[in-house]
Amino acid sequence: MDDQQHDQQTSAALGLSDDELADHPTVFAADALAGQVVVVSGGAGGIGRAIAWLFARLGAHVVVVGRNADKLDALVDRLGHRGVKASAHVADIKDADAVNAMFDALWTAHGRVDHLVNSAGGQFPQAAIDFSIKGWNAVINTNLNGTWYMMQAAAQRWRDRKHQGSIVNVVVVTTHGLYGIAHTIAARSGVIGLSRALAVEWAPLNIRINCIAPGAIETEGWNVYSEAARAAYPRSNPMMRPGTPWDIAEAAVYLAAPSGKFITGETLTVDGGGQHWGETWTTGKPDYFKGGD
Ligand SMILES: CCCCCCCCC/C=C/C(=O)SCCNC(=O)CCNC(=O)[C@H](O)C(C)(C)COP(=O)(O)OP(=O)(O)OC[C@H]1O[C@@H](n2cnc3c(N)ncnc32)[C@H](O)[C@@H]1OP(=O)(O)O
Ligand SMILES: NC(=O)C1=CN([C@@H]2O[C@H](COP(=O)(O)OP(=O)(O)OC[C@H]3O[C@@H](n4cnc5c(N)ncnc54)[C@H](OP(=O)(O)O)[C@@H]3O)[C@@H](O)[C@H]2O)C=CC1
Repeated sequence: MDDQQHDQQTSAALGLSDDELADHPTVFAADALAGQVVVVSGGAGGIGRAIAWLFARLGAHVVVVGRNADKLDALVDRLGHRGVKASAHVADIKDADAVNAMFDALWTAHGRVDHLVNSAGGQFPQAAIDFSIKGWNAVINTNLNGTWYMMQAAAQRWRDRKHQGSIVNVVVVTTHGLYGIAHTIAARSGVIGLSRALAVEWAPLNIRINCIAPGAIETEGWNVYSEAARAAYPRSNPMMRPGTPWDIAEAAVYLAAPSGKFITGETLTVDGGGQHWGETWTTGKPDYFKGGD
C-alpha cells in the first residue's frame, strides 16, 4: 500500500453502541445523581453519548447538545426507551447567543442545572505548516471559544441563583507533541489553563472545573483519520489497546459527582499510560521519524 492509499479515510462503525452503553457495568450507585440535571455538549458523539448514558443511568436528567438534530433526537429516543430521562437541544457552541438562550431555556424548563460536560469538539489532522487561516480559526473557535461560551453561560446562572455547579471539559493530551493536531493542542492548552484559573476565581461561587485528557478512545470521531493511522492507535500506550468511551464517562462522573468534591483545576489523563510510552501519528509516521524502524 503506498502513502496515498494509506491516507484514504474509510468510514467504520467504531466505539460502543447504545445497546452496549445501556447495559455496560458501572462502579457507581444507581441513584448517585438522582434529581440532578446535566448538560452534555457533543452529547450524541462517541464520548458524549457514553457520558449521556452513564449520567442518565445514575438518575440525572441529561440534556444532549449538538448541531445535528436527527442524531440528538435518535439518542434521546433510545434513552427514553430505557426509561431514563433525557432531552435534546440543538445549538452550535461557537454561537454565544445560542448558548446563552439555551441555558435560559434549560433553567426555565428544569429549575436547575447541576453539571456541564463539554465534550463537543474536534479537529482535522494536517501538518501545521499547511493550516489555512479558516481551518485554524474553525478549530480554535470550536474547542477554545465554544467551550468558554458554555462555561461562562453556565457559571453566570449559577452565580445569579447561588447554585453550586461543576464543569468537566474533555480535552486532549497536551504534554506530547502530537503530530498533525497542533491547532487542537493550542486550543486545548487554552482550555486547561482557563480551567486552572477559573478553579480559583470561581471557587467562591462553589463552582468546580476539571478537565479529562483522553488518549486514544475508539469512537466514530476516528473516521476523520486514515485507516492506517487508526490501526496504529493501539500502539499509542503501553496497554497496546484503545480506551473506550465508558472509560471517559466514568472519569466524568467521578469528577462531577461528590466523589470529586475536593478536586478542582485538575486535568485527569485517561490514556492507558500513553503519556509515558507510545507513539501517535495522526497523519501517518513521517519518513524523518522512521530512522531505525
Ligand atoms: C499521548 C496520547 C495519545 C493520544 C492519541 C490521540 C489520538 C487522536 C487525538 C484526537 C482524537 C479526536 O479528537 S477523535 C475525533 C473527534 N471528532 C472530530 O475531530 C470531528 C471532526 N471535525 C470537526 O468536528 C469539525 O470539522 C471541526 C474541525 C472542529 C470544525 O468544524 P466546523 O463545522 O466549524 O468547520 P468545517 O466547516 O468542518 O471546516 C472549516 C474549515 O476548516 C478547515 N478544514 C476542515 N476540515 C479539513 C480537512 N480535512 N483538511 C483541511 N482543512 C480542513 C477548512 O479550512 C474548512 O473550510 P472549508 O475548506 O471552506 O470547508
Ligand atoms: N476519541 C478520541 O480518541 C479522543 C477524543 N478527544 C476529544 O473528545 C471529545 C469528544 O470526542 P468524540 O466523541 O470521539 O468525537 P465525535 O466526533 O464522535 O463527537 C464530537 C461531537 O461534538 C459535536 N460538535 C462538534 N462541533 C460542535 C459545535 N460547534 N457545536 C456543538 N456541537 C459540536 C458533534 O456533534 P454535531 O455534529 O451534532 O454538532 C459531535 O457529535 C472531542 O473534543 C475530541 O476531540 C480527545 C482525545 C482523544
